[in-house]
Amino acid sequence: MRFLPFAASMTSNNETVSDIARVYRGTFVHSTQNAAVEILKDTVLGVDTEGRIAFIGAAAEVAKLAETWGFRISDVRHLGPRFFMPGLVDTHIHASQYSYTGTALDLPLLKWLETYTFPTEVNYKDLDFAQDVYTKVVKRTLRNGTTTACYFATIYTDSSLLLGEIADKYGQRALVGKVCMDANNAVPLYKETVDHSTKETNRFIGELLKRKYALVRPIVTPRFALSCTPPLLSHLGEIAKNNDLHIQSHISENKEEVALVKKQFSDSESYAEVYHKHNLLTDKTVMAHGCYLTDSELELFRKTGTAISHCPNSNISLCSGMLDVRRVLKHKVKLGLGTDVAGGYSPSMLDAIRRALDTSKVLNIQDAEHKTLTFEEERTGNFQVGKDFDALLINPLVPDSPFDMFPNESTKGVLEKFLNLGDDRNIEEVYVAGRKVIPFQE
Ligand SMILES: Nc1nc2[nH]cnc2c(=O)[nH]1
Ligand SMILES: [Zn+2]
Repeated sequence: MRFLPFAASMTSNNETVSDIARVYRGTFVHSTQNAAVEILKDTVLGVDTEGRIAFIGAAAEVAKLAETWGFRISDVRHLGPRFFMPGLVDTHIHASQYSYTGTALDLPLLKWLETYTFPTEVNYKDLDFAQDVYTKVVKRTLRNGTTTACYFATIYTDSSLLLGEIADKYGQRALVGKVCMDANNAVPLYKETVDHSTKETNRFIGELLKRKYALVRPIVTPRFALSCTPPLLSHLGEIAKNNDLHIQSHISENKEEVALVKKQFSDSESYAEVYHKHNLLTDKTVMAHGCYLTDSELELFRKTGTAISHCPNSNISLCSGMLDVRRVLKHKVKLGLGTDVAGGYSPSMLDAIRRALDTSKVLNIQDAEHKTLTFEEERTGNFQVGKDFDALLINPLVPDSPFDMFPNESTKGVLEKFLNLGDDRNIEEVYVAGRKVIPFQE
């Protein structure tokens, strides 16, 4: 239930304004169009009962804001040494691989899939097994500040629906994908027929939408070109188009994979073209990795509005490759970060931020012309009026903090320490659409 200490109020022209549920006063750090990092000191922010940001303004204006919005100044919560930052978005994570995260990092992609991944994903026919792992991954990622996750589940519809139910229960914003694959020579037990995959995808989408979860939506999920025949890719492109849905998959992660796609889809000009042919590159598509995309493929991504999920931990852990973020940005292709658990061994987006910077530095070591990324360029969301309040309350002074503070630290310095050295101990509270989801409300 939402906390509602303040009554609805009337503006001077007698319009009713939204009910304000909470007002905070202190430091807010976010990204804007003009600045990747903007630090707002002594600021007040109000969240309405719908979980949206109702207002944000200078603390000097608090009396006026209180009058306009009908809250008591004594009810304003002071943040002290803490600061709010926007919630973190994991644009690519395999919930079903969480059970072996932190292990099995000794093989390259294709061998890794057949040795560890497919045999594990078979277990998700069992709903009890799924319940345990999916609960743990949702709780672990929320604790680490992931307010939105773009999940791969498995080929099994019922346990994929269970993942949606668990994300909803704990209040995480999520896109959930029932994985589709009708080709798998390595583990033939773990694949579907085209018909079954198409029917089950429709059932998954219909059932998930019927449940009307506030923050959980289906996403069409062909695993990758090597797991899907052209007829299946074609059906999935159509399903996404007819239902106006998001799409996710993998592309150009590893050299062996790229060579095999070239061989198996010899009538396509490129890997990207394989997906494009089946209407799978859209402005609602997220493709993971993309380490080996050519300039013309990146151009196709830009034209279609397709985004890349950069998963640096996985790229290094599976010795796949290194994405050149500068090149992607030069092509004006949308880019987000992902953990790619369990190819990536950390479920924390703070790790993804660190590995992205490490990768950029390795590229600079190899070629001094490569300009490294900086933490200031790691854009997150922002606290704009009307947006859902997805936020992390960071306390740099928790007693067991993994980093130390010294006199006269600048806020920017504290943010940098948190991003480079902080962890879930510093993330005291997590909000999704205004609801406090950490600490768990069980
Ligand atoms: N990293 C990664 N790449 C893939 N390509 C196809 N499936 C997978 C997967 O599960 N993980
Ligand atoms: Zn992946």
